[in-house]
Amino acid sequence: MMTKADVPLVKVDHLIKSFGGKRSLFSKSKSIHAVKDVSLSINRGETFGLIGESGSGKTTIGRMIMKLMDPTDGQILYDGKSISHFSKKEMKDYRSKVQIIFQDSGSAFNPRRPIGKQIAYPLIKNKKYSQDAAMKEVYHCLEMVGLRKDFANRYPHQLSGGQRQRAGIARALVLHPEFLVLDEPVSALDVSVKAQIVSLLENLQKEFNFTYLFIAHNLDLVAYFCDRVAVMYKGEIVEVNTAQQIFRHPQNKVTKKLLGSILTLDGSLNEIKSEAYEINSIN
Ligand SMILES: Nc1ncnc2c1ncn2[C@@H]1O[C@H](COP(=O)(O)OP(=O)(O)OP(=O)(O)O)[C@@H](O)[C@H]1O
Repeated sequence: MMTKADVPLVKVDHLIKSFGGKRSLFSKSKSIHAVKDVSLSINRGETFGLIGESGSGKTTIGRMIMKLMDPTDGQILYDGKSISHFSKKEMKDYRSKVQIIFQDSGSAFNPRRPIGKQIAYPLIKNKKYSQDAAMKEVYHCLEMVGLRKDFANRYPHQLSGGQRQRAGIARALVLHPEFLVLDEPVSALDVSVKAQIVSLLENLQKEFNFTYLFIAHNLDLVAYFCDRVAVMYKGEIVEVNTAQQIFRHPQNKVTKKLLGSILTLDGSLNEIKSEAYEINSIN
């Protein structure tokens, strides 16, 4: 008998996304085939890496899973059910269960409002929390990401890059998600801050059994952070394997090329790893 654990949390089935190709009176714009027939499954509690050169379609897949855009064809199943067939209520739940963290999540904060109020907003607006109850939850989330309570009163420009990213993570946590799309979550940060954020994401995953889709355009953190990895090239997946296999025995020439670029990053990878371990052992 199939149990809940046997059903992948996220299943992407023959997904296609094209942009453009619209005909006007005078011309027809060229279509961009951003995602061409991609299928993948992400299991509960897994960190699934999606890597590939810039423009290979990674973010487009992440955005379709988040239902920020619709596929041209194919489907996305969440917990065994097609997200395009969700009822209004199911879609509302889904919008809480899946969250995204961008490269600079802090830039998505409104510069003119304190971050605490912004983190509290969906609780008050969608979940009908009182102001006090929402702020209590905000303080708790800030604490979980290693920010003091008083950060709630700060404006985005009063935070460092690393603190802003932590605040962005706090905002994603406030709705108690299950699945997080991490779209280059540490790319904009210094090496030591990178290590802290990666360590934070790891600890949160251990605590809440989060499932992660980790999007990156090189392999520096993937080998360390991910369980399995899919390599994309021009809208298609060219290789899927465990991170170890991808890293040690790459099969496809695209993977080998991406790995070539990590050789120069190896030093910083080791630095990131040792710092992450250090931080973990301090905590
Ligand atoms: N809204 C859009 N309209 C038109 N083209 C788009 C749109 N979004 C993405 N594209 C195109 O789709 C292709 C895939 O883009 P996508 O952002 O998914 O790549 P990526 O692998 O995430 O790249 P990067 O690593 O640089 O973020 C690119 O050619 C991009 O220009």
